[in-house]
Order: sequence, then C-alpha cells, then structure tokens
Amino acid sequence: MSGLFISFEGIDGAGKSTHIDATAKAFQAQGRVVTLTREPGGTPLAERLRQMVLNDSMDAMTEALLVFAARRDHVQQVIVPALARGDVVLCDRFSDATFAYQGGGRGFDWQVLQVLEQWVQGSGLGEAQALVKPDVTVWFDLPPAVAATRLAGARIPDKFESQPIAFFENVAAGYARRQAEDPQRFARINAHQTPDAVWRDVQGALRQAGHLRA
Ligand SMILES: Nc1ncnc2c1ncn2[C@@H]1O[C@H](COP(=O)(O)OP(=O)(O)O)[C@@H](O)[C@H]1O
Ligand SMILES: Cc1cn([C@H]2C[C@H](O)[C@@H](COP(=O)(O)OP(=O)(O)O)O2)c(=O)[nH]c1=O
Repeated sequence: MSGLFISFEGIDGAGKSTHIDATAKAFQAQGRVVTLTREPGGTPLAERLRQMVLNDSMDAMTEALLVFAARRDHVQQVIVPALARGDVVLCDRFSDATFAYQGGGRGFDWQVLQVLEQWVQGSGLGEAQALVKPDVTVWFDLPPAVAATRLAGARIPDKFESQPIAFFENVAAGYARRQAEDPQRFARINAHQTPDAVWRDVQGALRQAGHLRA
C-alpha cells in the first residue's frame, strides 16, 4: 500500500474535529488526495451500526463487537482501497478508541480486543499478517475535567458524552496504555492549549514524522 493512514484520537471534547479539516487542507495543498472518514462509520452499513452504538444501551461486549463489525466493513470498503490508490486517509477515531472506550472505559477484556483487532484488521482468516493500522495516531490529550467544560452546552450529549468524568479518566488511561504498547505510532499532543498552539503542534508532529513538508 502506498498511501498514508492517520487516525485522530482523544476523549470527547479534546478537539479532534477542530483540527481534522485543517490537516486535510494541509495535505491537499501538497497535492495529496485526501479521504476523510470516521469511526464508527464511514460506510452506509457502519453508519447504521454507529447509530446503535451511540444511542442504544448494551453491554460492553456487544458494543465491542458492533464497533469491530463496523470497522471490518469500513476497512474493506473504504480504507484499504483508498490506501491502495495512494490517498492520505484521515480517520476520526479508529481501533485505539475501542481499546480506550470499551477496554478502559467499560472494562472489557483487553486481550479479547487484541484478538478481534487481529481478525478484523488482518485477513480475517486468523493468519499472521500485517494489520491494517494507522501509520500515525494523533492523540489529543486533555484532562477530562477540561473536556467536560468545553462540551457543556456545546452540543446535546450522546451516550458516551453523558458519562461522568471518572469514565473519561479510564478512557484516557486506555489511550495511555495503547501508546505504551506502540509508542512509535503515537503523536501525543497537549490539547490543553489555544487552538492555534494545538494546530502548531499537530503540524509539527506530522512534519517531524516526515509526512508534511514545512
Ligand atoms: N484548544 C481549544 N481550546 C478551547 N476550546 C476548544 C479547543 N479546541 C476545541 N475547542 C472547543 O471544544 C469543543 C469540542 O471540540 P471538538 O473539536 O468538537 O472535540 P472532539 O471532536 O475531540 O470531540 C468545541 O466546542 C470546540 O469549539
Ligand atoms: C471508534 C469508537 C468510538 N467510540 C465512541 C467514542 C465517541 O464517544 C463516539 C463517537 O463519537 P465521535 O467520533 O467523537 O463523534 P462526535 O464528535 O460527532 O461526537 O463513539 C467507541 O466507544 N468505540 C469505538 O471503537
């Protein structure tokens, strides 16, 4: 695959959405074709699963299976073809969110998630082979109390956004664990700054990794 796969992660309200469009424009300005997508979602089927995951109450295993089912469709229908064309794929959340939210936040078994990741992002045949995973993950790291203040009044909270701060402390711990397991992939951004400063750091991280030209 000749494309570039970048995911954007962080707790709700960390500032991902604010910077994804700017990242897309920066790559387009360098002549790259950008596929902008999100999870759960990115295909008609996965968007239907998204509605269930975000609105219906269910146990953590059901949630994990639904987000991975959505991811399977998204990887096959959108991400793999885009990378094969040479696109820059910018994805608003990917598997790290499952480890953070279903693993860290909801307490679902980390090892089971790792097995699902191998199956869903591999060949699906259980064979050892390269996984479809981001080249870079931009992690917007923000204290949950600050994120809660930003979100208050900004939009109607969905099932996750209405969780207490303690839930997001566990989600953040899940992200930290994922970073510790694969530190090279992560660009951890201090999101507790002005939007301009955060954007400067996002650009800096993508330049340092050799993906954006100065
Ligand atoms: N650096 C920042 N400082 C203050 N407020 C911010 C900052 N970045 C984003 N916001 C605001 O915080 C809210 C959540 O940002 P958003 O980008 O939607 O977060 P996410 O996509 O990570 O949930 C929005 O109202 C946005 O305008
Ligand atoms: C991708 C993914 C998202 N989520 C959650 C995290 C978010 O709260 C929600 C998706 O919301 P998000 O992408 O942040 O959308 P918006 O900014 O429009 O609210 O789904 C999971 O619980 N597991 C996952 O695997």
